[in-house]
Amino acid sequence: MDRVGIIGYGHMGSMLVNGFLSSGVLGIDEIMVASKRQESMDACAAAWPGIGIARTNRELARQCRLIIITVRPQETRGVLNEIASVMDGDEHVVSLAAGISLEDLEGLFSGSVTRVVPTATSAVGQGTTLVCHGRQVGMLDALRAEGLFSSIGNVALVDEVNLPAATLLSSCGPGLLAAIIEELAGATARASGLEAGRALALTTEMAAATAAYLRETGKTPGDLVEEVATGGGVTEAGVQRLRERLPGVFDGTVAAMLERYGTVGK
Ligand SMILES: NC(=O)c1ccc[n+]([C@@H]2O[C@H](COP(=O)([O-])OP(=O)(O)OC[C@H]3O[C@@H](n4cnc5c(N)ncnc54)[C@H](OP(=O)(O)O)[C@@H]3O)[C@@H](O)[C@H]2O)c1
Ligand code: PRO
Repeated sequence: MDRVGIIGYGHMGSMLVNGFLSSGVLGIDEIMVASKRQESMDACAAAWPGIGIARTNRELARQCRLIIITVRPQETRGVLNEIASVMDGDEHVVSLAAGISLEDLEGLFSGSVTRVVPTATSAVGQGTTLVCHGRQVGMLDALRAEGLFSSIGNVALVDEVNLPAATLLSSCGPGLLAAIIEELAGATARASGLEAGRALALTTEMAAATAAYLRETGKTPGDLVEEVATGGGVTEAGVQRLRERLPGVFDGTVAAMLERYGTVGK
């Protein structure tokens, strides 16, 4: 009854199973998985021999006290509705779904509910998982959930009102930055003849080094621009062009994402 159940074995579900088991925060007999397609469950069983696979979400809910739902937002209400009938109210449900509020979740399940937003980069132990507990979550349950997620990176407690903006940065952010890296490398390769794979490798290493430099020195991005952009030099020409165009691009990007956040679970 005290196993951790993970419903959904997609990008997030598999990342959490791998992270919790690889870090040792859970043993193989302390975790159970259920997913929709047999192929997903077979993949999980092949990756982690001996792991508990439930045939149905209800079977999982009957055997686990902490239940982490990693299905898409539009599927989350259905799954919670399905398992609520076999739960006794003592369980702690953790939902990863973007855009589904604690109020919505608590309307479907009367026990403890927490919203959690991991990030794909947790797969390499980097990045921040956002955590927002509902009012009914007791201290022990809160600490247990936070302890689990801290095994795959940083954990930050966030008020629900700030969850959309924080999600956009910490969880959608890797996707945005990856798209920027792709464009910068691609444009450089197109303009210069530098081999595309080489350009991407150099750009990826540069992005990691830039983040490490800002994090370790505590300098602002503006400080670094000033250090790199020699007066009248090459970087200055590029930064000037970006500063003319990027505010509009990013205002539009953020607006589109926040608008989608408001409808994604409907
Ligand atoms: N991707 C991210 O970086 C990220 C970050 C933070 C939060 N999230 C949130 O995490 C959730 C999952 O995102 P994802 O990217 O991992 O999506 P995904 O790759 O599409 O995974 C969703 C999984 O849910 C499973 N599923 C669907 N209906 C089900 C049901 N009725 N019962 C059991 N399993 C079912 C599917 O299983 P089958 O494969 O068996 O069909 C699928 O593998 C979303 O709510 C998203 O908002 C995602
Ligand atoms: N991935 C999910 C999405 O794009 C939520 C945060 C990151 O909808």
